[in-house]
Amino acid sequence: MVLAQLGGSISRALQQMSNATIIDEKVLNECLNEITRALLQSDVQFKLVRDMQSNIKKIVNLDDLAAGHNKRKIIQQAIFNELCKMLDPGKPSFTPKKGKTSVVMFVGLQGSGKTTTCTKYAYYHQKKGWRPALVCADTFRAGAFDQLKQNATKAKIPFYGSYTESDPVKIAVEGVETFKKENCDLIIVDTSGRHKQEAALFEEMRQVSEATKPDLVIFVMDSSIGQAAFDQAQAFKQSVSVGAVIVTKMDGHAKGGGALSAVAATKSPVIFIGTGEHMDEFEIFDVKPFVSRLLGMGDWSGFMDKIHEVVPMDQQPELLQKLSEGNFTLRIMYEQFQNILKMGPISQVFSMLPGFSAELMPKGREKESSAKIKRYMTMMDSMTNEELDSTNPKLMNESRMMRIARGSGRQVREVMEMLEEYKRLAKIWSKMKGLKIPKKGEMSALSRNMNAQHMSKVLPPQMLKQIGGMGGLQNLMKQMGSTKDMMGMFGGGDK
Ligand SMILES: Nc1nc2c(ncn2[C@@H]2O[C@H](COP(=O)(O)OP(=O)(O)OP(=O)(O)O)[C@@H](O)[C@H]2O)c(=O)[nH]1
Repeated sequence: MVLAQLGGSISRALQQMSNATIIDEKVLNECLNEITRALLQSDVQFKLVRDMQSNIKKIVNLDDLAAGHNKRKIIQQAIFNELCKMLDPGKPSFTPKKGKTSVVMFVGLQGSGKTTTCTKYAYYHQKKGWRPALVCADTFRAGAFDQLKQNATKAKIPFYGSYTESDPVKIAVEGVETFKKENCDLIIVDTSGRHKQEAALFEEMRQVSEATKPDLVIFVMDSSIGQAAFDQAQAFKQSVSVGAVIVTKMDGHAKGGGALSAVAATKSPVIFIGTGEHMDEFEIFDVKPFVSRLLGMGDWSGFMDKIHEVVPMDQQPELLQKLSEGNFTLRIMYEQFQNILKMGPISQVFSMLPGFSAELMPKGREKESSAKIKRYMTMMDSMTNEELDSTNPKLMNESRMMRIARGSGRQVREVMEMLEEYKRLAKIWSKMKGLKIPKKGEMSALSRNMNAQHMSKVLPPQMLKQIGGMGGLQNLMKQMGSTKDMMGMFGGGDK
């Protein structure tokens, strides 16, 4: 992910500046030049980068800073603010309201990921209790309707389209009317992809917009579009009133900087980013946490939200209690696996931690480990309650293993491998035995009872190495202020 590299380059430039004994004009210039280079390499438009550089210079007047001022902090803050300013047009986009009908039209270049993103957007809202519906007004690309239909069916979202009608305006209007009658509160209109050179297609897009009167037009942009982003985004904005941007394929090798340019061109905020081909690989976009992550400063609140999303706080002490008694059972392992899968891509969660980046967890390996977790869970589904709740390692004899293998359609070898994994985790968790457990609602007390020593025992060795050993861990814990959520994170998501 090249955007992570941009973050890395900026962080390094700031670090180098921090290492200098005195921060003078020369050191500041070197740092800014380094950041400028990184932004240009990431395809951010030249003019934006130049403006940012001169703004920072205006804010950070080294001569004016009285002695004793923390210049590094001021410079870092100025860079942070400027990057936020680039990504924040200053006014929020129209936000649909649950229960009240809104029409949202998606536009963008060919292949930018509109159809996929329409479904992700619908699915995201459906999970939150909305009644979304999809309308396929793409009569240009053969197969577009089938694609939308397939996606919508998978997500159980109602859809509208036609194999025979060639007028996108007619389909769009009919679709919107149909779903209005059905009381859908989020009607999403997918349009065909087009380029700024294709005047006729732009006119058609304008007509669809005029006929359906969308409350919000979302410009979908592939993050690999590069320097062309500004001009293309501007062309769309001139034809229809683009109100928000979604940047797709942020998981790929794209440079991602075009997103900054698209915001500038459309004067509209990025509201979501696409991070994969799957339906749930879709993240809400917030400027400050994003820039924070980019600069390696972490997104503490996002991380906490993610943890709280999957592990209700009041369940945590209960589990800790069991663990402190040394009762790590297969059922606990099963529940942990469920939480890991619910948490979504580990690399995503990882990049929210201060000092971490998504680069640490290659995507390929992540998919592999989810598949493994799912395989283990299938085998555990064939276990009896006695087996799941036992703490006696001798219980799992050969005949039980053979039965589980048969029941789950796996090999005995795989059952043995899963039990080995269980033993490994049980051993790790046995080190937590005797840990003083806070009462319900007193989670903060846990951080006082935990120290880096405890943590280092729980972390997988490879991860401990990545953090920078005991020293790195102590620093990280200091930055995080509390360890309770880290336990959940590294121990498997549920403590
Ligand atoms: N890796 C990755 N692939 C994505 C993402 N979003 C979309 N894609 C893929 O991009 C390709 C194009 O997506 P579509 O949704 O068909 O694009 P479209 O803009 O509707 O295409 P047109 O209708 O031809 O304009 C598909 O293979 C998608 O799976 C993303 O966030 N990450």
